[in-house]
Amino acid sequence: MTDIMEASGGLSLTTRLDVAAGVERLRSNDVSAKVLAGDSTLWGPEAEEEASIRLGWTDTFDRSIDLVEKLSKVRAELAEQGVGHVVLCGMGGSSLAPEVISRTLDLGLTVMDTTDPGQIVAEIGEESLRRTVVVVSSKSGSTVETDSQRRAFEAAFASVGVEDWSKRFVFVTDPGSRLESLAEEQGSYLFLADPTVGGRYSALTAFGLVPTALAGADVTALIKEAQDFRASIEGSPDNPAVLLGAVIAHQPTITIADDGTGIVGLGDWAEQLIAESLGKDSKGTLPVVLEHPAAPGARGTDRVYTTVGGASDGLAPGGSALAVPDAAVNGPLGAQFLCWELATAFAGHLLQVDPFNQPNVTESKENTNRILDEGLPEAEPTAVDGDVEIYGGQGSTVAAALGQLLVDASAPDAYLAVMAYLDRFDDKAVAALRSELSERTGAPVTFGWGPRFLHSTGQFHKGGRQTGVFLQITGAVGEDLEIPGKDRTFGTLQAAQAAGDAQALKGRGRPFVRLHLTDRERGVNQLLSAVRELS
Ligand SMILES: O=P(O)(O)OC[C@H]1O[C@](O)(CO)[C@@H](O)[C@@H]1O
Repeated sequence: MTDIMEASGGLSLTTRLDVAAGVERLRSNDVSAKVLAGDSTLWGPEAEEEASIRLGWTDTFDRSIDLVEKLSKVRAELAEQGVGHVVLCGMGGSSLAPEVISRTLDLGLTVMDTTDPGQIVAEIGEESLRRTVVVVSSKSGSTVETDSQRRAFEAAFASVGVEDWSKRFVFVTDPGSRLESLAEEQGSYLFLADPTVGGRYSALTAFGLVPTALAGADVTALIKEAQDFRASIEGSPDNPAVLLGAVIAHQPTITIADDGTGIVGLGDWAEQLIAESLGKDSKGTLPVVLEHPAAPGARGTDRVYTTVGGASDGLAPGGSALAVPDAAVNGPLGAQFLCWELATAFAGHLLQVDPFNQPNVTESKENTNRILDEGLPEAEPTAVDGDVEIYGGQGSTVAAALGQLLVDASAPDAYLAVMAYLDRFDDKAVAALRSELSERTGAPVTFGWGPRFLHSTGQFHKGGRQTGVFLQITGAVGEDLEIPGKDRTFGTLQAAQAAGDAQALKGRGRPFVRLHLTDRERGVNQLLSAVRELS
């Protein structure tokens, strides 16, 4: 076993893995220098066209510094009106980086990356609405969740009598998008993002920086951390990003935990980066976000166990040799973003996949649109057990349905994905299913909130290795909410998204069960009790 430790720009990577072969391939092809120089030929001929317009993230932070002055001005204008509570509407790459930044820096930023009616009703009904500014972030300007959230906030501002509500919106989008024209029409604040950077590589562009600066982050410091890291690896074919690229491509699965030394929630952001970038052409590395370093499922012969932290010495705190991860990435957040982005692009070279497209995300979106046009499919439950309706699978009780999924997940190379279309705050207890199921199987187990995961592991489920076993959880809607200007409610949209993805997954012949909670709280408790009864 090889011990390698490299440190530069305040970021270090410690690994006990023997990844010398991957490192050597990256080094001999001079991949690090070529990516930093904007070479688009590294991922095969089919990827070249997209790559040629998508490599701006390697130095976009140098240009992002121009945003800082305008951001201070807008923040001051809002503060003058007593507006300081920041809500972010956006999905995937447009919301995950701001969430890590705000969690790490402990900022008061609320991220709305959902279509769950209860979660949206709770936010728009808040007393704080009168002091709220809503950042609407969408590169394309057309993402249905983001557009629907924007409409809900617009109506909510009007209903509580916020005059000049257009100035309560800050739009972040690419030049030429529908959102840009809307900002101009209604006179909202507008920040144009760098169009040469794709969503999941956009942490250090306007997408990552606008909402967090408005919430009080020192974004200049983040930019500087990325600049220092880049300067330290330039001209060095051996660097932490090269090593991390080889680590990511080393096994079919990578598990990621915060090590507790200062960076909070980077795993959720890295999950999207890795899953959407690499999970295609039946290849890729499956990311599994762990609740903490000791969470079940961290280790296995099929996976690499990584920790992420802010400590500068590159060592996760405490414990025996057993607690030492396969790889530890430690250092400041700005450097972490750039290091993981580079490493993912390098892993794409090793796996020969295009790290800049997401070909299979569209399929579920198209199914959803068709369902919205035609109406939700009528379905009778296969069985009803207490507060849970069971659709599909072979079991007539919740315990039997879950037990069967665990049997299916014991097939070679299989993994189990739990996908919950629920309120990630009010129904958060359901997330414990991941660790409970993980304790009962040797297979990797992931957990995602729908529809958020559709912009992350959703790509891997449909485009990566076809060995997934799928548990979808939906729930009864209490108070539903019309989407203003659309002939539908959030509840209908959420149900159509779940049904659309179900069609895409079942169409691939993968094991799939939907459990519908007719009472959310009791249903969640029932699921957890049922899984705990399984041996
Ligand atoms: O910023 P947009 O265009 O709203 O897209 C949101 C997310 O949806 C995806 O395009 C596809 O899932 C992600 O890659 C992206 O980050």
